[in-house]
Amino acid sequence: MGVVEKATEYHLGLLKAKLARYRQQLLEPTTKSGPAGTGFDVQKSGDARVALIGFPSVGKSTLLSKLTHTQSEAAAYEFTTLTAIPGVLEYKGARIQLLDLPGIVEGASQGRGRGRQVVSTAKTADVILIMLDATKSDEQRRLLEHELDAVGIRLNKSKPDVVFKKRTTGGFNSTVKLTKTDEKTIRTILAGYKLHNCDVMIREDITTDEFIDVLIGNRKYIPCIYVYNKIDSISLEQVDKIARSPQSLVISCEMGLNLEYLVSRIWEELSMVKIYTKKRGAHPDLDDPVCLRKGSTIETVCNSIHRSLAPNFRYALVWGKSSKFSPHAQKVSLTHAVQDEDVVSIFTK
Ligand SMILES: Nc1nc2c(ncn2[C@@H]2O[C@H](COP(=O)(O)OP(=O)(O)OP(=O)(O)O)[C@@H](O)[C@H]2O)c(=O)[nH]1
Ligand SMILES: [K+]
Ligand SMILES: [Mg+2]
Repeated sequence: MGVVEKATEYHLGLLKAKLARYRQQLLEPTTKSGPAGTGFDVQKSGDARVALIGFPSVGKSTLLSKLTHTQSEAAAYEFTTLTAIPGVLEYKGARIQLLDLPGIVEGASQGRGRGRQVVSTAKTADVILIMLDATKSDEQRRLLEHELDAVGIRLNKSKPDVVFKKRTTGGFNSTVKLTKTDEKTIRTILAGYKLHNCDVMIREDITTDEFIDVLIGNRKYIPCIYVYNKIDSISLEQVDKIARSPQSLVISCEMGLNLEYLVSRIWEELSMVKIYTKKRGAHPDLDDPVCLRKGSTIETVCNSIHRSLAPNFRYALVWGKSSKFSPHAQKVSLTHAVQDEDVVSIFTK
């Protein structure tokens, strides 16, 4: 960065930090007043949740009805769906909750239509499907991304590798060369948040915006697939072009085209692991695995079996990839991270 860029980056950084804090207060008022920031009241169920986000009449309800046993009304007029409709997608032994949502319009995050409820519900999803009408312009995609971004959803990004610790000193540490922001900008932003005595450790070349995201803290980093529907109505050249762009996939709900591939892509994005449980002296139960997100621990395994298990937990035995004595079992505690196809025995008090 040159001198002028540096100065601009610095002032803009401070301004954005202030704006981010202001927006945050707007979105999540500390007093429980009104529906701001709350989603639809649908119980999470199954092993994961996938949300369908899109403009009206792109075919969200048609898709839900094709992939699950739930019928969600579909029609040629806009805003056919007025609330969240859950369906269950069964795949490889997992039960995935698919949520059909009302269409959103520009300004949704500011509260237009049911927009705020829809985008808040999206925040609870493990994977977001941004559904688009392939016959329409790609401007719709940019608008949707903007609405999700405005409520703190970061699509297809991982959390920036920055660590904070509240301390009495004000340490600053960066293990990489910062080319998009600098120490002065970061320190001034911290001061603006009255965080004078905090240690910051930055382990990747982040932007000022990414730093603000980490500071605000409640950003959601969610994988997303762009699903272009109605390819029965566009040219083969167009189909070819869309299908080749990153994270994008083409389907026709009406003609049932490419839906199986969509489901397999959802599964990949969910990055689920299957855990087999085993009772003492018995063979592992291979018919009814516990399906969890990657990175889950023994505690998650306990909670997905029964809520009484974790409070009465003594220890667990694991066989498989996560056992350090594989092929033999390892005795582990609740915090042990499991891996795909592990076998677990839980021992309680
Ligand atoms: N040509 C074509 N039309 C489709 C396809 N899938 C859905 N449609 C039509 O698109 C229209 C809207 O479908 P819906 O499923 O109601 O769309 P939605 O996104 O749920 O709409 P809202 O609930 O109003 O937001 C209906 O007339 C469907 O028949 C498709 O693959 N090709
Ligand atoms: K519709
Ligand atoms: Mg609908």
